[in-house]
Amino acid sequence: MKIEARAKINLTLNVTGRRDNGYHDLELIFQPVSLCDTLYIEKKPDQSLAFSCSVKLFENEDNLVCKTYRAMAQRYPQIGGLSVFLKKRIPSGAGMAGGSTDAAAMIRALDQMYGLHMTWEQKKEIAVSLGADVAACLLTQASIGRGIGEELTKIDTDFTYSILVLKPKVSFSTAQMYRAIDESGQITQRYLSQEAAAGLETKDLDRICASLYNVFEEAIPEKAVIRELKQALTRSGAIGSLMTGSGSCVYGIYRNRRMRDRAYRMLKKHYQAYACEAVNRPQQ
Ligand SMILES: C[C@@](CO)(OP(=O)(O)O)[C@H](O)COP(=O)(O)OP(=O)(O)OC[C@H]1O[C@@H](n2ccc(N)nc2=O)[C@H](O)[C@@H]1O
Ligand SMILES: Nc1ncnc2c1ncn2[C@@H]1O[C@H](COP(=O)(O)OP(=O)(O)O)[C@@H](O)[C@H]1O
Repeated sequence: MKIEARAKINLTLNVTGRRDNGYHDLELIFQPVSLCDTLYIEKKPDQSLAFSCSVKLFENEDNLVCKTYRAMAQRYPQIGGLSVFLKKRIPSGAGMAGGSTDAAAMIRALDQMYGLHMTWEQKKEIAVSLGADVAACLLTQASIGRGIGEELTKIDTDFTYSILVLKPKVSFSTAQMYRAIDESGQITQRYLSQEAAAGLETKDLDRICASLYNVFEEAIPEKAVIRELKQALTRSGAIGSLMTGSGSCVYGIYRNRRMRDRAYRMLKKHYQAYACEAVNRPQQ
C-alpha cells in the first residue's frame, strides 16, 4: 500500500493558556497542503516492524511511524508484521507537522489494511497519545483547532489556493518555542480564526490574507531571518505571508498558480523553496 501524508500550514495561531502538565491551550487554523511524505507499507509474515526512511537520521525506533505502529498493534492484535519505507519530503523542525502527519497516515493505513473500521473517536484517541497535531493531520480539509490542538471543527470549503513555502537554514524546536512564549512577558493575541474560516468558506483570498496571524512570530529568537523571508515573498507577489506553527518555515499566498510558479522560479535560486496548493477535500 502507498499512502500520502500531507503537510500543514497554520493560517492563525494563538496560545490562550498553559496547563499544569506544560501543554498549552490553542486557538488555530490547520490548513492541509499538497506537499507530502509518502509511506510504502507491505505486510510480512512475522510480528515485527522493519522500518526504513529516505533520511537516515530519522531511521530509528523513536520515529513517529514506529511509535504509531506499536500503539496500534497494542490495541489491535490482528495487526501483524509490516515493512514500511518512509520517503520524506516535508522539511523538519519547520512548523509543517512533518512527523505528526506520518503518524496520522499510519493510523489511516492500518485502519484500511486490517479493516478495523475505527471511529473518529478511536482514531483521535490514538492520535492525541502520539502528538497534539496528529488528529488534525487525519483530516483532508482545513479545521479550527482548540484545546491542545485536538478539538477540531471542520471548515466547510473546497477552496484551493497557491502557496510558496520557504525554509530558512535555521530550524526551531516546538518545545523551545512554547517555552519562549511562556518567558515572553506581554504577547499580543489576535483572534482571527472565524474571519479566516469565513474567507475559506466564501473563497475570498483577500479576507484570508487579512486574517493571517501567528503569535509565535513575536517570540522567535531570529526575528530578522523571518522578516527577510516574508519580505522576499511579498516582493515576489504574495498577497499574504506568515510563519507556520512554531516555525521556522514561512509561507506566502498568491493570487493564482502562475504568479506562484513565477515566484518559485525566482526564489528557489536563493532559498529552500516548496511550491504547493491548499487541500480542502470534504471528507473521506
Ligand atoms: C505549534 C504547532 C501548531 O500547530 O505545530 P508545529 O510547529 O509543531 O508544526 C503544534 O502545537 C505542535 O504540535 P505537536 O508537534 O504535535 O506537539 P507535540 O509533539 O505533542 O509536543 C511537542 C512539544 O510542544 C509542546 N506543546 C505542544 C502542543 C501544545 N498544545 N502545547 C504544548 O506545549 C509540548 O509540551 C511538547 O514539548
Ligand atoms: N516521521 C518523522 N518525520 C520527521 N521527524 C520525525 C518523525 N518522527 C519523529 N521525528 C522527530 O521529530 C522532530 C521534529 O518533527 P517535525 O514534525 O519536523 O516538527 P515540526 O512539526 O515542528 O516541523 C524531528 O527532528 C525528529 O527527530
